[in-house]
Amino acid sequence: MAQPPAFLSDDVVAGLLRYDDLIPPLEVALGKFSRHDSSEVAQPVRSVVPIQNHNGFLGLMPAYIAYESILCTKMVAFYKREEGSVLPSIQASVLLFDPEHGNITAVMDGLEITNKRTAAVSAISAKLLMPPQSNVLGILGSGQQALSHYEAFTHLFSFKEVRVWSRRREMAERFSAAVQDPITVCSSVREAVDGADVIVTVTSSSEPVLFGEWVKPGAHVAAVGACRPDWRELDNDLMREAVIYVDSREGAAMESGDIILSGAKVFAELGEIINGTLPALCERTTVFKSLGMGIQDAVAAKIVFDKWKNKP
Ligand SMILES: NC(=O)C1=CN([C@@H]2O[C@H](COP(=O)(O)OP(=O)(O)OC[C@H]3O[C@@H](n4cnc5c(N)ncnc54)[C@H](O)[C@@H]3O)[C@@H](O)[C@H]2O)C=CC1
Ligand SMILES: O=C([O-])C1=[NH+]CCC1
Repeated sequence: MAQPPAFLSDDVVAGLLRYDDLIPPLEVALGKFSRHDSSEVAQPVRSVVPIQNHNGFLGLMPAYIAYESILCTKMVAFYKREEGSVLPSIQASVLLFDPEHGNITAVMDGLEITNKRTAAVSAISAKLLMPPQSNVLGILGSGQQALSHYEAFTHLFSFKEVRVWSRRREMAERFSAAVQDPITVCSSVREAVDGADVIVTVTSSSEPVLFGEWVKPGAHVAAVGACRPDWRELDNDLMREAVIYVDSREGAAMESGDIILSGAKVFAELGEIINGTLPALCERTTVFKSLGMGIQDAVAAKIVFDKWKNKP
């Protein structure tokens, strides 16, 4: 008889998930994913159901990582909220299964998993693609992903200056007050990205917020929002001039408005750089278009569950 599933709340998950533990297995998983060998990794593109009456979407993100024996699915509801709304933009739950029997071993809150694994993958993109001397980081947006990206990027890299811009300046000021080190609050996107070596776009915008003419040649952009085929964060100039990297070519072709609507060509998946089958062109302006994948949640959930099980 199978044990009943463990229920892990948001604070338990948050306490157990660290970037240093996440990044190495995420790199391995991205590489294996890009080999397209279903005996190692099986992950379809996310199924998405529109929640028409509430301006939202429910995404189902199953994944099987055979080489680590992880069977997992995330269910994520994401919404386009009005400015000032007190309702959350994202809620998520992750189910871990015993792959041999099919029973659920753990049900865990998925928000912190989503926040940290997304920031960890963006940090991997920066590690591979940012210019060698990267001094200035610009963050566009001041929500959940902005915070996890700030944490991951400042943990892994040594920027001389970090800037933040948000649609309402007071939100950027609140963000600045919440983080440990000094951060420059900017009044415009242009000010936040002027001369920046690395730019992270983490907004819920459906229109471009970042324009190619403002981006320093050779900069690296991790573009995390705009995860619907008709949503944009980046303009056509940037999409067409930059070398475009993605987490999944298949996912990008179905879900990324920045890629579909600009007609930009995808150069490589991050996993292809990791496998050495395509190069990291860090001397060029690069965009990593992130959409999020089930294998990323699966890797994170396994780390959390193993740590929780082995806690004294
Ligand atoms: N690529 C991936 O794996 C993931 C992507 N996302 C996406 O990342 C984005 C941010 O997510 P969270 O930080 O969780 O949301 P959040 O609600 O915590 O923050 C959203 C931010 O976007 C800003 N914003 C909203 N509308 C805007 C507009 N029209 N122009 C400029 N800024 C605007 C808000 O002021 C806020 O700073 C969302 O689009 C979300 O769907 C979220 C999770 C994973
Ligand atoms: O990968 C993910 O969890 C999501 N991507 C876009 C919204 C949520």
